[in-house]
Amino acid sequence: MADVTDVSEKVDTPDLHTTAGKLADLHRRLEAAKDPGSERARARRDAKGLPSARQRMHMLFDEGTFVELDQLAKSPGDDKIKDGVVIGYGLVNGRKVAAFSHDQTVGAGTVGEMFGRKMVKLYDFAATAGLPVVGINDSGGARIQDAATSIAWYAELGRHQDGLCGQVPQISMILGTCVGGAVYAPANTDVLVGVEDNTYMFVTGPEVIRPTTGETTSAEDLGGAVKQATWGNLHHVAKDEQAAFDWVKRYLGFMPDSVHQRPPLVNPGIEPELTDSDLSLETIIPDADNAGYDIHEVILRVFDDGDFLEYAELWAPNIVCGFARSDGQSVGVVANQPMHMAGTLDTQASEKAARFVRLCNSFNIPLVFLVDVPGILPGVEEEKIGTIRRSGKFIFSYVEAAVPKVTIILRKSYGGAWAVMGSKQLGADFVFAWPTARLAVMGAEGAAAIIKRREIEEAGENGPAIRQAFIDFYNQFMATPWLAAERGYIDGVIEPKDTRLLIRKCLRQLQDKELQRVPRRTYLMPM
Ligand SMILES: CCC(=O)SCCNC(=O)CCNC(=O)[C@H](O)C(C)(C)COP(=O)(O)OP(=O)(O)OC[C@H]1O[C@@H](n2cnc3c(N)ncnc32)[C@H](O)[C@@H]1OP(=O)(O)O
Repeated sequence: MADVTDVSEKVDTPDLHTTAGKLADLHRRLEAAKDPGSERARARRDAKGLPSARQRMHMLFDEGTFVELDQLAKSPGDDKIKDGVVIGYGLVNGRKVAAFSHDQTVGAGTVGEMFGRKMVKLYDFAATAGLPVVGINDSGGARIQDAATSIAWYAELGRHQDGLCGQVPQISMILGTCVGGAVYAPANTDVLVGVEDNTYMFVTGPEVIRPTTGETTSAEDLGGAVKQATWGNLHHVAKDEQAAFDWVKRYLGFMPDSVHQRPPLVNPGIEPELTDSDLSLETIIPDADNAGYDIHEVILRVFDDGDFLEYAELWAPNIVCGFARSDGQSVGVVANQPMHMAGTLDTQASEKAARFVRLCNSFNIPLVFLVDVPGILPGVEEEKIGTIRRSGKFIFSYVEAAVPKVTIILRKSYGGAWAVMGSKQLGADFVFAWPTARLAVMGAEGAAAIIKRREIEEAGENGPAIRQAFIDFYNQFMATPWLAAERGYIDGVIEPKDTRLLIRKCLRQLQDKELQRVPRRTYLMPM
């Protein structure tokens, strides 16, 4: 029986002298292009219950809005209409978006010439029209048979993708096993989303690693979704594909179409007066300094509607980053999490926050910092992994950010961590503290161990009492918000219940903020 995907097949060729025949010919070609992978590959995909590349596009776009481009693309010398990618545009929650979707059933979604040409067309269209790009990645990377062609097109893609970076939002969904170029390319986008049971990403897979380095590993251990999210390479892990698409749609809701636009305003003006939820902030900080509380409980109360989209929740959970709204406007939230490592800043947390700050700055999203940080994590391991250089990115990113910046200090704000967590002196526009704030070089116990050590040692059995007296004095008179407020290092001390409405007022005041910077060729960020 003739293969219906083979357009070179002459059997049943319609009469091309008639309009009806030409229409029939079009239908036949479109039908052949619909799901053009090999029968074996399609059967494997269906057995796994996975959608096709085009079905995934329909999961992304509002019903009836997807317009496919280059549906009839065909590699030179190939007998069938096919390539490893579907491209097009449509609406997502009524807003224009461009997208591509790798077709795993065509040579494992690898990059050949037409794949490359289609992707360049999509990237250039998105850059010209100013549209976000959603990439649905499911690809084995470079197509081995296409040798130089594949690598040349990968390089070409990298160059064209650069035109989108920091211009339009770029979101990568990793919905399958992605290898080589198929992970390098998404890694250069703004945010990566995977699914629990079908996301694997690595530069080289287990089959290449074994003969090369002698190491035996599994796809799961090497690059499963949760692992990659913990290492900071994926920014959200959804339970399944539908949930992943839902997350992407929410994410797009916080983003502008491009740097030339503002993110959409959503329900501005809600709850303009104090609410019970605001009042409950008055009791949220525990009396004991070392007691933890969940920073999400604060985040949910100081922004609109409790609507918070967390970014990279599995990576460095000692710092919480994500998107919320204040009076309908998108804001980027960076907050220490006392429930993990007491909210201490380590290398990973600094890198996470730096990346998030730059993401917000790129798309004109104001930053709100919520601070409760006991300091920077000390340790041999931290020094070994290059914390000096890697953590430096956070400071640079914060200073570089030209968006409105507001900081609320809830409790601890110690040492270098005080400086980097949105201090006024680093460039915050407004910094307010709660009366529970402790601003100092370090916590009372650490200070006692350093500046009272000799005195405590010499006091013999009176040592512990001297130590405790110092700690009480320090906590009562030094580690407070008052000195910083008296000297203007912060802008004021507020009642916690006023925080939500104050953040709104601050951001309203800053809405036309313009920062003139000296132009430079590149920002020499410590990498
Ligand atoms: C920029 C530089 C780079 O990108 S270098 C990266 C080069 N790529 C790789 O090393 C990936 C090698 N492939 C793999 O690891 C696996 O095939 C992956 C992609 C994980 C898919 O695994 P699995 O779902 O089990 O399918 P499979 O191995 O049976 O492959 C399905 C069909 O696709 C083919 N395929 C796979 N990878 C490539 C490739 N890179 N180039 C060309 N063809 C590829 C397989 O040969 C297989 O074909 P067939 O169905 O047997 O005809």
